[in-house]
Amino acid sequence: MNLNTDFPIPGLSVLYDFVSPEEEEYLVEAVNREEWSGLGIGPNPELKRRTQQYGHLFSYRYREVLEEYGPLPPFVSRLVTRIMEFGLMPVAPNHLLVNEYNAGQGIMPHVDAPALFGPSILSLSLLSPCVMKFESKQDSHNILLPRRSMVVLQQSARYDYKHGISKELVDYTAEGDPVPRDKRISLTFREIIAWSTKACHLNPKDK
Ligand SMILES: O=C(O)CCC(=O)C(=O)O
Ligand SMILES: [Fe+2]
Repeated sequence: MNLNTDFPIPGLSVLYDFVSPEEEEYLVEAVNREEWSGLGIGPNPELKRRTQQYGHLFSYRYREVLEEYGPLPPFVSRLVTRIMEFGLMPVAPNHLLVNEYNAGQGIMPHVDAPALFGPSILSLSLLSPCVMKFESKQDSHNILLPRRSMVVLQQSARYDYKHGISKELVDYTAEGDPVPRDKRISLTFREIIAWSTKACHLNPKDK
């Protein structure tokens, strides 16, 4: 594993080879064994990728915690241990979101609801690399997330920059090299910090 924090965005880290090829295969197989619930999908067509969520059910549309589902599934236990060993989150994640993107699908630029999720957002890329775009009022940066890497968003990367993935079939590195997209599955680990649904009634314009 190899940690890179050398980005022009404070609080952004990428851990390369966070999982081995064997662990990737195991995780993809485990995810595909589950029902793809589609829960939490909002009205925007950009969000119509396949999703699963574990730990808690929340609604993107109203940004409410709707229900507690219990602990995260056993297939991510080793990952959670590793996350805590590396000190990537202040407390263990209690929410896991699995997103599946076909090549050409993406996610609109957004900040994960600050009132709903804690200070560290982690996302593991499986099966395909992608470029994640970070945009603030001042600047924007394209960051390559290789297959099997874990991206960690904290501080400015978490709160001051929107992150998104554009709908491309091919991404380009900063050097201009093409990086074709394949089907990508991401595992996003977060801590839900809001227990009152009232606390999550935010201005819909801020996502
Ligand atoms: O797919 C990813 O890596 C990012 C997903 C994401 O930003 C989100 O679901 O909030
Ligand atoms: Fe996000």
